[in-house]
Amino acid sequence: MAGEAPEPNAQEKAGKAFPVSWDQFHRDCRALTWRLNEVGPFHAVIAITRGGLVPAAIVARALGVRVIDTVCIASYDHNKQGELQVLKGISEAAIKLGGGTGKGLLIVDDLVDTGKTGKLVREMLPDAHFATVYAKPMGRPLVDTFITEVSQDTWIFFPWDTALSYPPPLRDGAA
Ligand SMILES: O=P(O)(O)OC[C@H]1O[C@H](OP(=O)(O)OP(=O)(O)O)[C@H](O)[C@@H]1O
Ligand code: HPA
Ligand SMILES: [Mg+2]
Repeated sequence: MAGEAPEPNAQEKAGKAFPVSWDQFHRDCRALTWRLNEVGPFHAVIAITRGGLVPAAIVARALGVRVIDTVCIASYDHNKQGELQVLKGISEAAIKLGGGTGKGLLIVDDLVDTGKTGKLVREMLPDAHFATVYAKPMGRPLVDTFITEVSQDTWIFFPWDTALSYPPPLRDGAA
């Protein structure tokens, strides 16, 4: 309707910013592998693209897993969540390794927010172990193992989505 304020996107709703550096992300992924090492071994890692690709590589390397598959899901356009679209499903070979239900498979993503993406993948592989680096309260019940919880009103900025930038001086003429 004319004059109505546009619906805030997920980042605007989130409000607080939580920027993560490459170093911090690597440290958090290593912490995740320590926990997962107690749960495995795993036959294969399934990365939820694209955000799950980076932690999946680090986790698979640390756990000695060489079979890596992807499930390609798009939902956020920049920072507004729309309909979930499965652009590529899990391969037959990976499904077979998990006996059809995902037993012994490890699903990895960078985070759970509303939990919609995680729920969809869990439905594909109900017996798989689902791990994320970060979790927000709404998605947390879906995850088996994660490292850091942030509040629902926090927006996480990943190092592959950000760049160093120049902050102007707080005081005029201070530069
Ligand atoms: O719990 P949810 O509310 O479903 O959100 C979590 C998902 O959102 C982000 O992916 P996105 O769809 O932005 O795609 P990308 O990984 O390609 O950036 C993130 O990487 C998770 O996969
Ligand atoms: O907090 C977030 N950060 C980056 N991508 C996301 N996708 C859903 N929530 C987030
Ligand atoms: Mg994603």
